[in-house]
Amino acid sequence: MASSLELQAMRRAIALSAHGLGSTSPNPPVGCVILDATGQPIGEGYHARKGEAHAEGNALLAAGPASRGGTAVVTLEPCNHAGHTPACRQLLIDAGIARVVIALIDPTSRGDGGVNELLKAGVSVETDVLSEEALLVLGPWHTSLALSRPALTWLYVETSEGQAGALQRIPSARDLLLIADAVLDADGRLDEATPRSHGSGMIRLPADPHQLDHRELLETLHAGGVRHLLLDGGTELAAPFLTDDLVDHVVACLPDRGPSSQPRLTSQGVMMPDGFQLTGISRIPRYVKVSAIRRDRTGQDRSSPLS
Ligand SMILES: Nc1nc(O)c(N)c(N[C@@H]2O[C@H](COP(=O)(O)O)[C@@H](O)[C@H]2O)n1
Repeated sequence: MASSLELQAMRRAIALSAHGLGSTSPNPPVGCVILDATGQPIGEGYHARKGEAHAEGNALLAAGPASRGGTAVVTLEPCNHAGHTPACRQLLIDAGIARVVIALIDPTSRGDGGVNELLKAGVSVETDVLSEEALLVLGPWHTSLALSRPALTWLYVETSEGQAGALQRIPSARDLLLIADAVLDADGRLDEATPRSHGSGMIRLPADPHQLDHRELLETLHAGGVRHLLLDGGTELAAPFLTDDLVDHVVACLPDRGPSSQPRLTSQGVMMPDGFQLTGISRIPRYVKVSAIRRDRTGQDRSSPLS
């Protein structure tokens, strides 16, 4: 059973992994903490971008030789393939790590996953440690793999005319750009959510998204490495995606109209489409921000990290 120091380290690894949101795709955002043989944290790291070191490599680099006999606490199963970087399980074995604590098994493990190789090398392994909490960050990547399309967040602001894109109207709504890979607005503009965050060539966006229907667009984006798409616009933008049950999260910004006012009714109902459950509510200047998740997707993707 994971010790209390290991659980603390896992929660820190989960938090660190969120530094990779919006830049690691098509790779997952992963965090890792190395504990020495006495259980003290001596190194930590996260995966920042495809083509760069994985979380385990970064954490081992920071920990140095004191990692011998220690524990690696990592949010995703160490990889078992040498790709852009050496196999993480081998880095851990070579560093003399005695125990590996893992939140989630990698659904893309090639052949035998890293766990089997670690066990064969005599490393003690524990899996499924705080896996639900790890999905706070890995959720959209996980959903995208399971559904072969980007996870989809629909962001809107309620206006006197109905619903509209929020990014141009509400400065703090722009925080959502930090966790998405790409953003589509009501005029059909499709951009990398944070320009150049993924590194050159790591995600590819279609030059003319107008030519594609909504399903083709999602397929093309997924093939191009996009794992989380933000839709910024009113019901007209979201309608085809909602009709085909392709929206995973909704973030609605409701203006303060004073303590007594008439609700705005839209084709989607009063606020959230059917089938969504609230996951977070926060106050931002002049608005309340309401986050919701598609109910049957809670197993894979519990909520958006900024909900
Ligand atoms: N355990 C682990 N830590 C990380 O930091 C990671 N980025 C991954 N990713 C896994 O490896 C695949 C990407 O490999 P390359 O970087 O392209 O060589 C990715 O699909 C995950 O399976 N795992």
